Amino acid sequence: MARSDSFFSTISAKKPRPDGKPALTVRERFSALQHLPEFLRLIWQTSPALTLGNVALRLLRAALPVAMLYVGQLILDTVVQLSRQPAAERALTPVLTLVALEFGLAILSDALGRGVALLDSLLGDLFANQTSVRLMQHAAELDLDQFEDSAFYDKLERARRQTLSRTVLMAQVLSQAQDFITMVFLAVGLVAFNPWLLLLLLVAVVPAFLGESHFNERSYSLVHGWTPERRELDYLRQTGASDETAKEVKIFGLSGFLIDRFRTLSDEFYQQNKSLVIRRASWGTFFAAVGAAGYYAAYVYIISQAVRGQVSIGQLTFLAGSFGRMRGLLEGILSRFSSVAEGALYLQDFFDFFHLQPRIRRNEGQPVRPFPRPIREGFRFENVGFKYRNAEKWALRNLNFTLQAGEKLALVGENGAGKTTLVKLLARLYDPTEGRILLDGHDLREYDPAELRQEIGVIFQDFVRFQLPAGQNLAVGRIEQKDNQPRIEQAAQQSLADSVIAKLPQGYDQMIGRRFNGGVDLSGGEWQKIALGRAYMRDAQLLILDEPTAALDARAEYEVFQRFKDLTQGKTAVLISHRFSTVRMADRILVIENGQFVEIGSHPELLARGGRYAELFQLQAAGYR
Ligand SMILES: Nc1ncnc2c1ncn2[C@@H]1O[C@H](COP(=O)(O)OP(=O)(O)OP(=O)(O)O)[C@@H](O)[C@H]1O
Repeated sequence: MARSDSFFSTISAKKPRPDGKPALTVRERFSALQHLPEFLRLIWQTSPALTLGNVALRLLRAALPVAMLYVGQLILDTVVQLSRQPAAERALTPVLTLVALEFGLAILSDALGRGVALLDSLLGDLFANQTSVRLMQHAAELDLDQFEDSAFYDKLERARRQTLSRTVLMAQVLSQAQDFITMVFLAVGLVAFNPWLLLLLLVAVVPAFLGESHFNERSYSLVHGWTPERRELDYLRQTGASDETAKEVKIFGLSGFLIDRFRTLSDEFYQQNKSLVIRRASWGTFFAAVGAAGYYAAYVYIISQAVRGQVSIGQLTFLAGSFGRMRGLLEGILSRFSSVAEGALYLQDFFDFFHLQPRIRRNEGQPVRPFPRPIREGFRFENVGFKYRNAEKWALRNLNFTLQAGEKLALVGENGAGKTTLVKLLARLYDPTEGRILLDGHDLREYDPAELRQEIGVIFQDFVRFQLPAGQNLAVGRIEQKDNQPRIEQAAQQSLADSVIAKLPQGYDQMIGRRFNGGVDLSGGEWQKIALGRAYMRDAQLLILDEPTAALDARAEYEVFQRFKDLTQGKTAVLISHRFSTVRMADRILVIENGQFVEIGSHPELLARGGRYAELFQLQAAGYR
C-alpha cells in the first residue's frame, strides 16, 4: 500500500476532499452532532405516540441481556450444586423453574425486538413522508433565482436524498441509547468482579472506533464531493430513457454519447469508492483481530480465576458472557457512533436546505400595502436594471416607461432582448438589481408578493405541460376552482381549447401527456390552447401572454388575440409575440434591444416615426410579399 494511501497518513494529514475542500477535522465531525436535538424534535413531532412507544420498548429490552445472563449463572450454579448432592436428593424443579424463566425472557426479548422494529419502520415511513412534504413546501417558498443556482440544486439534491436515509439515522440514535443502557447494566457486574477488565475492553475496541470514524468521514467526503456528478448521472440516466427526450435521442443518435458519458462518470466514482471500501475492509479485519485478542485475554483471566476456585462455574459463564456481550455492544456503539456522526454531517446539508430563505417575501413586521383594486395608474418602471445571478451582462438596463392601467402593451425585440425578463420582474419572480417598479406610485416590494401574484396571470412561452386530465390542466390557472366545471368550460371556450377537448375520447377527464396510463398527447398548438385557458381561469387584473401562441397557426393566433382583446376589456395586459400582425392590435408597442428601451408608441405612430419598429415591421411584411 502506498504511503500516501495508508490509514495513518490519511488520519494524520489533512487530505483534500475530492471537491477540493480539506478533509473534515474531528471537531467538525463532532460539531455536526449538534443537529441531533433538532432532528430528534422533528421525529417527536412526526408522532409523539410512536416515539414514546418506541423508547419504552427499547428501555425494557435494554435490561433483558443482563437478566438472561444472570439467570444463566443461576442455572449452572444450581446444576453444579445438585450434581454434588447424593443422587436421591437431586430435585430438578428449581433448575426447571430457572430454565422456564430464561425461556420466558428469551421470548420477551424477541417480542420486544420485533415491536421495536415495527415501531421503527412505522415511524420511519411517517418521518420520510412528512419530510418530503416539508421539502416540497419549502422549495415552493424559495425564489426562482435560487433555483437557477447550481449550488442550490446540490443542496436540494442532498436534502432530497436525506429523506429516506434519515430514518436509518433515527433508528441508529435510538439503538445507541438502548445499547448504552444495556452496557451500563452489564458493566456493573463486570466492575464488581474486576474493574481492570473494563479498561482492557476499551483498549481492545477503541482502535476499531477510530478506524471506523476515519473511513466514515472519507466516504462522506467522497459522496459530498460527488454531488454535482451524481446529479449529472441522474440527468444522463433520465435523458437516455424518457418520453420527453426519446424523440431527439433517436433522431440524433445520441444514446452512445450519453451512455459513454454515464459510463465514464460512474466508472470514476466506482474506482474511487472501490479503493476506499477495500482499505476500509482491510483495516476493519485488523481491528477486529485486536478486539478478539482483548476478549480472549479477559477470557483466559476469568478461567484462571475459576480454576483457582475464586469464581463459580456460573459466575465464569456470567462474566465471560458479560465481557463478550459488552465487547460486541461497545464495538456496536462506537462504530454506530461514527455512522451517527456521519449521519449528522448529512443532517447539516438537510438543515442547510431548510434554512435557506427566500428574499422575495412579505416583509415581516412591516405593514403590507393592500393591492389596489382596481389598479388606477399602472406600473411605472424607473431606471430599472436587472442582471441574472452569476451573469456578466445586464439583461435589462435603464428602463423607463409606464404600463398604464387598462392598456394592452406589446413587447417587441429580437431573441434575448429581455422581454421575458421584463415580465418576470413585473410578476416579482425577481426583483430589479437597480431602479424600481412602482404600482400606483408605490414600490412593488411594499405589496404582499402572494397577493401580487394572485392579481397577475402569466402564461409563459415554456408553460408546463402538466400530466393531468384536460380539465385540471386548465384549472391550474386557478387551482381552487378545479371542481368548478362551468368555469373550466368557459375558460376552454375563451382560449379555443374547447374544440381540442371535444376531440378527446374522455373529454375534460382525459389524461393528457404520455407519462401515465391512458394518456393522450397533444400537438404543440393544442397544448398552447390549453395553457392559454389557464389565463382565463384567473380573475387577474394584469394578464401577460409571453409568446404562448408561437405554435398556433396564423388564423388561430389572430383569433386568440382578437378574443383576448375583447375578453380583457378594462384589464391591463402585456403581450409578447414575434408576429407583427398580432402586435399591431396592441394599444402601444414597446421596442427593446439588448435590454435597453428603444421606442414606445402605437402601431401607426411607430410606423410614422420610421424607427426600429418600422424597420422590423417592413422586414417581416416583405417576407409575405
Ligand atoms: N435564467 C437566466 N439566467 C441567466 N441569464 C438569463 C436567464 N434567462 C435569460 N437570460 C439572459 O437574459 C437575456 C434576456 O433574456 P430574455 O429571456 O428576457 O429574452 P427574450 O427577449 O424574452 O428572448 P426570446 O425572444 O428569445 O424569448 C438573454 O441574454 C438571456 O441569455
